Amino acid sequence: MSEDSSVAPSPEETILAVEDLEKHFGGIVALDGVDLSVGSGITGLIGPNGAGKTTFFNCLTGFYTPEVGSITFQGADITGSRPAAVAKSGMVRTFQIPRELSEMTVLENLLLAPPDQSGERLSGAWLRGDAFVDDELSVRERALEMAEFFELDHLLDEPAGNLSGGQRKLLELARALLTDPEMVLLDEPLAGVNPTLEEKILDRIHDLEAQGYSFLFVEHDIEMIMNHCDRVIVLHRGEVLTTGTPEEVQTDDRVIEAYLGEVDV
Ligand SMILES: Nc1ncnc2c1ncn2[C@@H]1O[C@H](COP(=O)(O)OP(=O)(O)OP(=O)(O)O)[C@@H](O)[C@H]1O
Repeated sequence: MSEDSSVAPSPEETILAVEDLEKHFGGIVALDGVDLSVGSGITGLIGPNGAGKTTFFNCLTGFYTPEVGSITFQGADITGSRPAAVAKSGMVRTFQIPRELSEMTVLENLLLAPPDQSGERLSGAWLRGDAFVDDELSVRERALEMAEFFELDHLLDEPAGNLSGGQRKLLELARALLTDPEMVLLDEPLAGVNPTLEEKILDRIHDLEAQGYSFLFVEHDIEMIMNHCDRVIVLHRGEVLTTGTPEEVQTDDRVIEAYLGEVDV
């Protein structure tokens, strides 16, 4: 964890900047002017039920369009961009493996992950020159490397649907990383994962952090947030209640009050 994690990232260090974000569902105000910035490392996003965490992720990744406010990622305004454009800009989220892909093997899932392979583009189907062959080879190499990194290499021929919950989370993370992101958004990466695999997932996240990837994740497991995040952002009723180091947030009276009746902070 970085030493100066108590301070918000400086403008130069900011990767993701969100200003005055608002999202309503009819009369419900899900996001009520969210202002925050995220730098490198591991940032946790917490908040009691209904605080707006999922809505916020959906706005960031283009699944919802905010009515007000802006989202700037690596200096580019991505407010209202479509999900594919957001992913292309370098911000990806992990997704549950859909049913169709559950029937495919782990290797096939990994090979299908990177966007913009020549073979996937219309022109690639008939422009099968050397570039196409190189592309195919490097995609396969990267998929195999990724499988090894996540210790899924003994499961390459296994249908994804046969994996345990934790192995599936690793595959989801591997698929997200194959798109070459700068920042990975994780929605409850440890939900339903057994302790052994939980440790493996966290180890991998720290390894990737050391390689320069940034993570923003929502997790209800407060202990995990406190032990593994450099910085924590607390949402409450659609607004940022506070941000700080895990220690600062854990002892903040406003956070304790917001969580009263929810979990022990
Ligand atoms: N599609 C929707 N239609 C109507 N209201 C919604 C919708 N999505 C979210 N909301 C409302 O917006 C508010 C924020 O919900 P959101 O799911 O973003 O919170 P959350 O922090 O992710 O909660 P949880 O921790 O329980 O998942 C809640 O009041 C919720 O009921």
